[in-house]
Amino acid sequence: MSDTLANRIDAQSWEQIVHELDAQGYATLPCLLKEEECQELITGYSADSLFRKTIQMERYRFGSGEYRYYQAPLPPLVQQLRASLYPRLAPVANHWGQLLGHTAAFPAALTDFLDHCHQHGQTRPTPLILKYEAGGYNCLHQDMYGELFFPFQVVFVLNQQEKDFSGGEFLLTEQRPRAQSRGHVITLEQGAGLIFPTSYRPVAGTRGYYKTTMRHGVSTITTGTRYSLGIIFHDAT
Ligand SMILES: O=C(O)CCC(=O)C(=O)O
Ligand SMILES: [Fe+2]
Repeated sequence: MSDTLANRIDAQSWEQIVHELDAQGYATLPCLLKEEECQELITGYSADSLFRKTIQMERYRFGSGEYRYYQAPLPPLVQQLRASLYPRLAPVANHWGQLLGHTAAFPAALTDFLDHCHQHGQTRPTPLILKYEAGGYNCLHQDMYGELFFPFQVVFVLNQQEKDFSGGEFLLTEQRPRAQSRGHVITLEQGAGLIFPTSYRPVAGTRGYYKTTMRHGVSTITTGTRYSLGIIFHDAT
């Protein structure tokens, strides 16, 4: 099997990943991106023609740092990640939807889901690359961008904790109805990905499943510069 990104995604332990998603809401993809692929994405950060919009996070009080949304056509690595991860996650998304009594199902292929987004006026690509310098952070948030949203997203850390930056852990909080929030701190190796819920996850209760509200963010980067790549599957209005 040739070493394409699609093949590397296929070679992941998907049974285990789905089990972790069901059990805890998130799962890691160990070192999926090679160091040179991470470097290619980081180098691309300064190529203005790749992006449709740049956000200074302070301006919106989203945190401190900068991120850039890719424009169509997405760079090959970003497109391959989005198109190959989606079909693995759509069945899990549909299972979660069933547990919560949703009637609509997500199509098996990304192109069909994006057609659906486009018909709803959500036409702008959402994959993004983020850059935080020392002192930077990302406030707890959700990435919905419209009425239609896919319940999972994936983030990749592109450089190396303790070598290129310190601090900057990924944060995930889970709020059960009428209860206090639980926090998870997740550190990712360079090139590793994390699949996590965009907005909620189903949890088994005494009378069926209920929804918990999930938010994510990044703790303060204490030294260096941290880059990450966010793969969001729904397009934006
Ligand atoms: O920088 C990170 O690890 C988090 C980025 C983020 O908020 C996202 O991918 O949606
Ligand atoms: Fe986000």
